[in-house]
Amino acid sequence: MLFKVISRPAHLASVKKVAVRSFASQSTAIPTPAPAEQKTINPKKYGGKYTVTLIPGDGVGQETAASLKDVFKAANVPVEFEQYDVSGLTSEDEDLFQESLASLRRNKVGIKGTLFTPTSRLGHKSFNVTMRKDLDIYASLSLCKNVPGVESRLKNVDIAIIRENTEGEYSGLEHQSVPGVVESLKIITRAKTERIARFAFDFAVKNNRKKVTAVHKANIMKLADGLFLRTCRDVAKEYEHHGITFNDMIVDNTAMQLVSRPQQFDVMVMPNLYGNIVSNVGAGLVGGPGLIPGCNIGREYAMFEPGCRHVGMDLLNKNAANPTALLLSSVMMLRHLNLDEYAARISNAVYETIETGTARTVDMGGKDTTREFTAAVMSKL
Ligand SMILES: NC(=O)C1=CN([C@@H]2O[C@H](COP(=O)(O)OP(=O)(O)OC[C@H]3O[C@@H](n4cnc5c(N)ncnc54)[C@H](O)[C@@H]3O)[C@@H](O)[C@H]2O)C=CC1
Ligand SMILES: O=C(O)CCC(=O)C(=O)O
Repeated sequence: MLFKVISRPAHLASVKKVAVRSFASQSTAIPTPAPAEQKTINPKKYGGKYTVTLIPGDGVGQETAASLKDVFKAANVPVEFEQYDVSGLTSEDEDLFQESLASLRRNKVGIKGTLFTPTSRLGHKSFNVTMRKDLDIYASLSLCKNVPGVESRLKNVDIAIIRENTEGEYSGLEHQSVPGVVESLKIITRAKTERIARFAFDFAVKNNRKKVTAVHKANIMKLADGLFLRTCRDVAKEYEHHGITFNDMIVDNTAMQLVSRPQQFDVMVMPNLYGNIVSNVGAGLVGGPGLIPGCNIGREYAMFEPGCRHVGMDLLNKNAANPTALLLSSVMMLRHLNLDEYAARISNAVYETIETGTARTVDMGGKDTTREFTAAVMSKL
């Protein structure tokens, strides 16, 4: 495996190839994010290795990316990273951000941490959101599932949260009509709702899930969420013959149901902001943001990232972050690249490390550092 870091002197490390064993797969715990017809077309592959864009991100980003690179190296994963150390903390990284987008356009597949977005700098657009919009990576998936070995108040939680990633409340269309009055537009379109609903149902079919719940607030936003709900209902009819049931739920009730009876949910589909909130509730149910893998999928590009997108500035350089969310996101990426055996090795090692208590970071109730946890995962590969 090779790493290439942009913005720093590039260093390349080659690794001997070893035979890959086939493991009884625990990676079925991690779904394949997109059915074959939605998989990225022609991800960049050279000399038997995929080139993947890596953007570590702010906060816990560098340390969890280091864990990812160590684990990939130990598992001899045939992936070369093109690393871009973009940061949302400075306003000078626009050029580097554009370079990272160009890299993604070339490679088609990327993996990232979360980039910080200041609330105070008005002109600074979120790099995270810009990337999703510019590359039209429209479907976000967060997987909220109990992790054996991590204490949680509620058991048997296994929810795939699918969120529209490019419109809704994140349209960025705001203006002050007169001083003291601000209008902020939420955009819902039939076309984008149809494709996210199809993505959710295809995901359910592909991953043997049985129910899709559309989350909305159509009782108040009768036009916007009304269109979202009607479109989901229409798409649901196309999937009846697959034996998938469909229901819908108002977002406020959903919040209450999630914290009292989350086992009723299987696949959930919703507009952008609700998806962010629901995946954060989901993270709280199973043990926190360090455990939730995720990805963003479009027709041409796929970007893998922890599912509830926390920056974790408070953990910067503390060697205390939990790299599980990023490692399990990389497992999704490997499945997306049809590297299932590597995916199985890494997910088995991560789950086994946590379940047996070999190592657990503080958020999982343990005492181990990021590096100790990573070493334990590597020892189990
Ligand atoms: N603040 C920002 O720039 C951004 C915020 N967001 C959104 O805002 C929400 C909240 O974000 P923030 O307030 O920045 O939360 P945050 O980054 O402060 O995280 C909340 C808590 O989770 C912990 N945490 C995060 N990642 C962890 C890890 N890998 N291991 C262990 N503990 C971890 C942090 O230490 C912190 O205590 C996110 O869910 C996201 O949707 C999204 C992108 C950027
Ligand atoms: O990029 C940001 O700062 C916010 C994005 C966000 O809320 C999200 O990723 O869900």
